[in-house]
Amino acid sequence: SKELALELKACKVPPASVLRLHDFKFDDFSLDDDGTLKACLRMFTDLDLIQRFHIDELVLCRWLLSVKKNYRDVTYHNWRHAFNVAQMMFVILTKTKWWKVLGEMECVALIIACLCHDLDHRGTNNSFQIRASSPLAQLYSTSTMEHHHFDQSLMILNTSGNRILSQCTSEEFSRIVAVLEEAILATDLAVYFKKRPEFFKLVSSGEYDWCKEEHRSQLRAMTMTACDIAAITKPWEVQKKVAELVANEFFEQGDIEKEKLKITPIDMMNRDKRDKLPAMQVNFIDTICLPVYENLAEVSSDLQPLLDGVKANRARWEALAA
Ligand SMILES: CCCCn1ccc(=O)c2c(N)nc(-c3ccccc3)cc21
Ligand SMILES: [Zn+2]
Repeated sequence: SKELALELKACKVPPASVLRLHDFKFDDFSLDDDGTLKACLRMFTDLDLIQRFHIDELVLCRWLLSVKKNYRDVTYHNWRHAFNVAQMMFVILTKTKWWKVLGEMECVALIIACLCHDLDHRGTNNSFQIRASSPLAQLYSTSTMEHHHFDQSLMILNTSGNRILSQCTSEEFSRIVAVLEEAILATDLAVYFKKRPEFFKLVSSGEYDWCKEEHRSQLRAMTMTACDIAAITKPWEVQKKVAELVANEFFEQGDIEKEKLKITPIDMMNRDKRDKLPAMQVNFIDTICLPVYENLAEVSSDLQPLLDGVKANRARWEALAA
């Protein structure tokens, strides 16, 4: 894929406005594979990351192709999901102007984290790894997949021809990798559940302080979750398609559990219970989604469109659940 990288480097990259990259309602399915790669170049350029970190264009193209190649052809947790998560991070960082407050190293770490956060996903979740005693579960007993995604991210960043951070000082590299690890591990919903009460308390009490590293770290983690599940905020036609992809990947895991592990999958992963999907979506929205978007919209009213989007989808799922 040497010539692929040269081709990507030589191509004309459309402006963000043409690619609709500043749109909260960006259509997850609007770009083909080539378009997603060009969109990544556009996001790195417009966030000024190429200049600030002296990233070599050809190395960036090789790195993007390597990241994309290390996603598997699974139903939901594929390259397109990672790209869509990165696009939402791009919108959030620019709309709220948090790119100014979070810091340049944090921004490049967050974009890399979004693109890499599900690397080499097999379409099965952490509890499946444990129950199947998979090699990954032998390696990491908690946040099994997320540790693997981080491990894969580092491997690619350290692969010759793909070292996009090679011009950083060792202090900068260490800081970026530390933020990268935290951000990828934050996408484990179990970690989100554990950490969110503290963040919500900061927000409700008004004690949230931009200047405290601990508070910024919590905001980065919550923002990763918000981007990871951002499909729930999208216009109904997009949301419905993503929900089907997620449900089908869950059902594929349930099929393996029934056939190979000889266990009855939970309803969420049992295709015999697919009629419960609308009700499960409402529950997913109430327990996982609304809290994070309510709190982020509290921190920055620029994120209100995300909260409005989730509420609109909740109404659609509730109507279907009735
Ligand atoms: C692996 C975690 C995926 C989280 N996720 C991210 C974005 C989404 O849009 C959605 C969605 N629409 N539905 C679900 C879902 C499907 C079946 C049962 C319960 C929840 C999950 C989801
Ligand atoms: Zn994800």
